[in-house]
Amino acid sequence: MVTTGEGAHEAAPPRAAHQTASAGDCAIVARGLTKRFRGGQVAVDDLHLAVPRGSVFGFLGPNGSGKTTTIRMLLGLVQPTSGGCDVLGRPMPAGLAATLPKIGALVEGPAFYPYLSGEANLRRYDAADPAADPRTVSARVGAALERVGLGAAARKRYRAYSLGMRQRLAIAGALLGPRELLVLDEPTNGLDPQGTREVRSLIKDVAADGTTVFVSSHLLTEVEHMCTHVGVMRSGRLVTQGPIAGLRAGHAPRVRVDTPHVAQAAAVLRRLGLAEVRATAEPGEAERVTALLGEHAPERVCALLVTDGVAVRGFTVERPSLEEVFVSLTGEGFDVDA
Ligand SMILES: Nc1ncnc2c1ncn2[C@@H]1O[C@H](COP(=O)(O)OP(=O)(O)OP(=O)(O)O)[C@@H](O)[C@H]1O
Repeated sequence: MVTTGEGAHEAAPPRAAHQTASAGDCAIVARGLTKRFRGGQVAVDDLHLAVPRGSVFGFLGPNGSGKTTTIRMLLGLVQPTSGGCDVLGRPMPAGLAATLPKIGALVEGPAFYPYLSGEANLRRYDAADPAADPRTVSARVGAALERVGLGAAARKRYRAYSLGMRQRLAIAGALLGPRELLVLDEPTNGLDPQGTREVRSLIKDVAADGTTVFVSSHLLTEVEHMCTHVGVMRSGRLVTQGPIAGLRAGHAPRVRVDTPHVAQAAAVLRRLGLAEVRATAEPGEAERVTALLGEHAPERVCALLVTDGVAVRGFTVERPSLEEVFVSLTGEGFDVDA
């Protein structure tokens, strides 16, 4: 049921990533998905997306970059201007009726009654789904509440729920049945740190059961902590997509040597065959040499420097953070605070 109140490798081009993914292995495939609103605003521009089955796919981008519009198109809530998408192997929106029961989605929050319990709210919510069998509502609601860890608080009034509990109840609404795909649009927006932790942990649990999770966020750390894959949006366009590990691995580690003997250290590194050797010994600056580590064992590099008489004050292998990788890809940063 869709809940709505009225979400590679080094610089792999988005289109190439889509082309290499087999559609059968993907829960979501978008081909040239584009949305131009009346007035000419292009919210989503030629989006090619491949979301592998079983992944937790972080759909990352700053506010206004087109995440919600994309999610609405994927769920058949908004008609694309051009392009198309398959969700769980069926084209949308033509395959909506067959696909929707297998999708749990949270796009904006459902409105819950504050004076009703979590359980009573979910019963009302379930009743709004024409495909749900009323004879089995108790089992469905009970299972969903247990799934999100609200079994013990089922009879508590909604208004007494914490922010995290409220959001978990909203996710329970999306899990009122076995789902192959869970789509969450900014599920931790507005939550306190405790609520954020609860929701993240719930998402990991749902994914561990084999459900593909597509989750949008404007927070880099969120995606880094929860997701196996990421797609990065900027101004309506997909900048990159792929496995998070691959994205980071594509950006090579550098070795940094702090030493007063910069010229000698640089010579040793060059002799060893390290690439991009850069020495810094300007007055007032730290005296250091950096280079790409490549396939070299850092302990061997360090030992050879010392053997050669270089006074090594510090030796570090620096791997770029995900934020640095994204900045290098997009030319801008993201919010990193949760
Ligand atoms: N119904 C609409 N009519 C006109 N423009 C719209 C409409 N919906 C969204 N937009 C515009 O499209 C762009 C993308 O919006 P969208 O909500 O998809 O981005 P988002 O990444 O989800 O951002 P946020 O996290 O702030 O919701 C924005 O510039 C927004 O103002």
